[in-house]
Amino acid sequence: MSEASSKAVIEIENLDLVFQTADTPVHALADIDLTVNAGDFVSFIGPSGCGKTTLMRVIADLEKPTGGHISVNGMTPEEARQKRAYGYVFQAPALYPWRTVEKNIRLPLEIMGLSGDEQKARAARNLAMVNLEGFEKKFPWQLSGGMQQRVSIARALSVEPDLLLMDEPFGALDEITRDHLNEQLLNLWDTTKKTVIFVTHSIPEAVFLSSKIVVMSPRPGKIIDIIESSLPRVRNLDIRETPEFLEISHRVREGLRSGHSYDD
Ligand SMILES: Nc1ncnc2c1ncn2[C@@H]1O[C@H](COP(=O)(O)OP(=O)(O)OP(=O)(O)O)[C@@H](O)[C@H]1O
Repeated sequence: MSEASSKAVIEIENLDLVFQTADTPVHALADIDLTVNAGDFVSFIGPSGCGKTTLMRVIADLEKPTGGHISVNGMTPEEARQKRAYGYVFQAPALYPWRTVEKNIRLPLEIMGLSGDEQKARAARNLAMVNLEGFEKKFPWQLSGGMQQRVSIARALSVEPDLLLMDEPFGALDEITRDHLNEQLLNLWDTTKKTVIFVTHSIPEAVFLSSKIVVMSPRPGKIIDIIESSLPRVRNLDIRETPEFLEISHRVREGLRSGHSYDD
């Protein structure tokens, strides 16, 4: 195996997905080719309905493709799911209101059958990762939306996956909170060296966070551009004022414009 292929975490070739609905079939993904390497931060960006979530769900084995090939860590998505190869962060925090922050994080670890001590240690370690030390005994409803989303990131991290799948995790938050969480997430990515796949509608968010930006267009959902970012891995928000940042943003916008139809 070559060095390049040994570093590939996700390999997708010629992938297709058609949803059979009561009336007409929906061609959600067409001819998708994509390689994600270990340590990449990959964003999927595109208008509503272009298949971002569906593609992420295929990687997570929550949807089955109708054609083509996909491997996750060299396995089928189903095997990867069974081996807990990834953590998944949803659009809404999806925390149980009757469980404390710590108990929410421990839930997947209980299911995995880890000892109580190990569960406690992992909860503490991952809460520290998202700067929420000391919040173990709070209930979700006592926290702000941004803090709740950080708890759900800590929960996804606690199963210690190398791959983190994040479906528009900060979409519902105000801009300042979102900026702050973007910086924290980038720090976390840099220190843990995880591979991240991130769905967003926001051009600045995609450009700020990513090492690779996948621009998609709808009907059928396909990839129209893949941009390898030239920005340094360690960045802070000031980078958004630089010519390099604006140049990449411009290319993303051009891609989105070329794939956009104003008929809807
Ligand atoms: N279970 C399903 N059954 C039928 N059609 C579906 C199903 N899930 C998604 N679709 C359709 O597939 C297409 C892609 O949807 P998807 O949710 O992946 O898009 P998206 O880019 O993530 O959109 P958004 O940004 O609005 O979340 C859309 O036309 C959607 O209506």
